[in-house]
Parts: sequence; structure tokens; C-alpha cells
Amino acid sequence: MKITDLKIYLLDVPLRTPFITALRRVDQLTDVILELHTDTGNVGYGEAPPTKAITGETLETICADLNGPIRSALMKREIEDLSGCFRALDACMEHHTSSKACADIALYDLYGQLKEKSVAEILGRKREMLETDLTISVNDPETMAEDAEKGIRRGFRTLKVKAGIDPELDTKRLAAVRNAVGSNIAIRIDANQAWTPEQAVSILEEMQKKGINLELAEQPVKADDLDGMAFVTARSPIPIAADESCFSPDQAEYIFRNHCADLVNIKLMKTGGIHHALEITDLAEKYGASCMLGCMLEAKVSVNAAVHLACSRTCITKIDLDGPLLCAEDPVHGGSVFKGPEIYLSREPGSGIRKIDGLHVPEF
Ligand SMILES: C[C@H](N)C(=O)N[C@@H](CCC(=O)O)C(=O)O
Ligand SMILES: [Mg+2]
Repeated sequence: MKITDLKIYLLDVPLRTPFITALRRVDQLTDVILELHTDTGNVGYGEAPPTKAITGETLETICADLNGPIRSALMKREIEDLSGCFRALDACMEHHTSSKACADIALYDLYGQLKEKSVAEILGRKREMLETDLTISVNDPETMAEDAEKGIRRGFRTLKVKAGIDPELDTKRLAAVRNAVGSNIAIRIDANQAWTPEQAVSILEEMQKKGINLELAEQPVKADDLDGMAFVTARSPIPIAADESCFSPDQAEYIFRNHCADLVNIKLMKTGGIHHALEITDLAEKYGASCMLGCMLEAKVSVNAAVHLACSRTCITKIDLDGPLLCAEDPVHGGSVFKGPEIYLSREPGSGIRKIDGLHVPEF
């Protein structure tokens, strides 16, 4: 099975509510979709969201990467030689992790089709069902409490609550959410880099004193402030997860070795795909750490790839794969099935994605 063409499209999906974090606001999801075509007629699907605030990438850069260096690296390559494909992909440019993830996901899809096994089976499937959290955007405390109640009515038992815009309001926000959902719901907080290290410790202590009872706090301080992360981790009353601070296996190893965080949030869009995400899970196993598997604001193609990975590694104990659940529609046919907080893994060969409605060709 040989790669004969790369076709690049955009996918627009309306959101249930605007997605608001300390880093950005998004009113509609628009992602890049890659179709990898082969001489056997098989097609592999990939997806990449433009998360400029985190990876530096835009729709334009992702399309240019796929049309330029990634096309040159992958054209005419044999899918049987999957590691050769990854070497070519890694060597074709520095950084640009979402573009590379998009290609990596499509390559795994094709490799599974070639071997007539699901991606999870190829990776060593350990389970077939996951339970994800649901993200609550930053807003005023009343709106966040209402959104949290709606999430609980949809069956979610874990909420990931965004914080960090006007940090002085954060304790009120989290108290309102806790009050609305009661004590049986797990609450994670994600400040998306908004706090200083001292502020993070004092906010988290205050929240715990008020009985908000958080499960963990994600990325309290700036991504490149690993000393600050270590400062917070050493003093925080709850576990700290590194998200924007952890893209590569090298960064993960530094974080584990120096205890800059208690766990890392792996996202395919930061690692450059499944093949590097696996290196981080190997390191987590070496250091006896656990991982969260997260996503950006993504539709079901790339989140489905993350589901295959999460079902294959037991060190992944926390699931934040709610991208498709934040969307008002699902234009992606096949792949994992999302039912409330439960995600059921596809057993079809490859990733299981069959068709995507509403794709359009980029005009740039
Ligand atoms: C969507 C997911 N639950 C999430 O919150 N992901 C990111 C933010 C991604 C984005 O801005 O697209 C996170 O910080 O964990
Ligand atoms: Mg995060």
C-alpha cells in the first residue's frame, strides 16, 4: 500500500456554546482534515485544529505544511514501512506538531487498514471504553454554575473547569460550580497559564479551605516556567498537571525527573502524533507517573485517534477527550461512539472513520 496523494480540506462545526479559556475564545470549530490516498484505494484520515495560542499553528500554516514539506516527505512511501514514514515526517521540519499529528493519525489509520486491525489493537489494546470529563468555559460564576448543572444532566461525573481570566474571581467561580453540582462530582481546574506561582499556591489553598475539593489543577503558570511549576507542585494541596509545559518526550522526562508536576496532559497536537505520545507513556511508566490524555478543541477524527491510544496504555488514567461533545453536530461517520461521558472504542480496521460530511477546499 503506497501513498499516492494528500487531499486537504477544512471542516466547520458549530459549538454548543462559545469555548472560552484564559488563552482564547472560539465561537466555531474549523479544523484541517487530511485524506491520505493510496494505490490500493484505501484512504487514511487525519485532523488538526489551529491552536495558535498553544502550538503557534494556524489553518494557513497547517495547510501549507501538509501541501509542502509533509507531502514531499510522504509521497510514494510504503505504509508497511510505518517507522520510515515517521522518520521522514519528523525530519521534514521542526515543531509544527499539529501538522505532524494530522499526518501521523492518517498514517496509523492506513497501517491498521493494511493489517486489518484497529489502531488500538496495533498499539496493544487494554480496554474498550473510556469516561471523559466535560469542559466548562470561563464565564461569570452564575453562568459557569448553570453550564456545570447542564453537564451533570448530560451524565458527566467529572468536570474540567476553566479559570484564569480575572484570577480574583476564580474562587467564586469554582465555589459556584461546586455548589451547583454537589459533592459527588469530580472537579478539575485548568488555569491555562494564567497565574503566577505564588498566586497559584494561594488560590489553590483558598479553594481547598473553602471545601471546593479539587481533583487536580492543570497548567497553573506560564508554559516555559518549569521552576514555577515545580514551586507550585511542591506546595499545592492538590496534584498539578503539566499541559502547555509538556509537548515532547524530552520535556516530559524533565518534568518527571525534576518533579515539576505530578502528571502530564498528553495531547496528540503537542507531541506530533501517536508515535511520540507513546514515548511519553513509556517514560511515565519508567517514572511510575500517570498521565491525562487530552485534546484541543477538536472534532472526532483526531479525538478518535486519541481514544485508540488511551485504550492501549494503562498509565493514562485521566481522560479529557470532550472535543466532539463541545460540538453541536458530529459530521464524522464511524470511529468511536460518544454517549454522554462514555466513549466506546471502534473495532473496525484502522481508526474506523468512514466518511466526513461538509468538507470544503481551503481558499488560501
Ligand atoms: C477541549 C479540552 N477539554 C481542553 O480544554 N483543551 C485545552 C485547551 C485547548 C484549546 O484551546 O483548544 C486545555 O488547555 O486543556
Ligand atoms: Mg489544559
